[in-house]
Amino acid sequence: MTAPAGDVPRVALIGMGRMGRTIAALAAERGIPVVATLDHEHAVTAESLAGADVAIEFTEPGAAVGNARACLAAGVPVVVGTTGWLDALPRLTDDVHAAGGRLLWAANFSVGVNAMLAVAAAAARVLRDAGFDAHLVETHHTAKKDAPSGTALAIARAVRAGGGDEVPITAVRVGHVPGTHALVFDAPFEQVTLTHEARDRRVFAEGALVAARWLAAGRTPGVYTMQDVLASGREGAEART
Ligand SMILES: NC(=O)c1ccc[n+]([C@@H]2O[C@H](COP(=O)([O-])OP(=O)(O)OC[C@H]3O[C@@H](n4cnc5c(N)ncnc54)[C@H](O)[C@@H]3O)[C@@H](O)[C@H]2O)c1
Ligand SMILES: O=C(O)C1=N[C@H](C(=O)O)CCC1
Repeated sequence: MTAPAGDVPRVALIGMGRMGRTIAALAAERGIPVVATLDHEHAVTAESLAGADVAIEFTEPGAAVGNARACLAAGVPVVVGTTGWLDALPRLTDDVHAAGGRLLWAANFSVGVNAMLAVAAAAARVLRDAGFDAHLVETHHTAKKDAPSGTALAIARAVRAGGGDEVPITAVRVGHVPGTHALVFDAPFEQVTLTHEARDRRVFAEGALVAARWLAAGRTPGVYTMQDVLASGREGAEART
């Protein structure tokens, strides 16, 4: 995935766990300056964000909304990767608009899952009236705090958007699995399975850095998702052809 055009932003990382450390390492490889690394013991303020052009937040469900609001108050656009807080999205959206701020969220920053969302909706449109029964199995490492995964909930939303029924989700927690999602459509004499397997959480880190660079490039205030980032790349590609 190629980063959108624009200056290289100064990035603040909020949450220095598995994802924060992975993003920090990838940012160093890509020459993206990380000006602040904040964990649970740090308050998120204009000062602690240290002049960042954009913040990237990967913490835990109970912390994400407060961290996002703190970035808004500091006037720093924020990319939220934390999952398990979407019930608060309507209120947070109002806060973003009231503050004239910019927020981008995604349950999964991999290009593959975001492509899978479109394929899942299209598959549901075709299979929903053909007697196929759907089920989703998500598998993650044993340290994952939330279940089902935010990605699984996004895939289930995509199936519903395609006219499918509510998809039952089975969450498996085992070993060190970065994230695997298998959407099964089963009919009496055949089965269709859509599977995304993240082999390394660097795939999420890469997408989050591309999203951060996109958001920092002077977007109109508002709430965005990874779909907006990928769509603008396609539009950009179309414009270039
Ligand atoms: N969107 C995606 O592509 C994607 C990919 C991977 C993980 N995630 C999500 O990101 C979140 C974090 O995942 P992880 O594997 O890095 O978890 P982790 O537990 O390894 O790291 C979380 C870090 O956040 C810190 N933290 C907790 N509260 C905080 C606060 N108030 N302020 C600052 N830091 C705080 C913790 O101390 C910890 O270091 C989870 O919700 C996970 O589902 C999303
Ligand atoms: O490792 C995690 O935790 C992940 N969480 C996201 C989710 O909840 O969907 C993305 C996949 C990895």
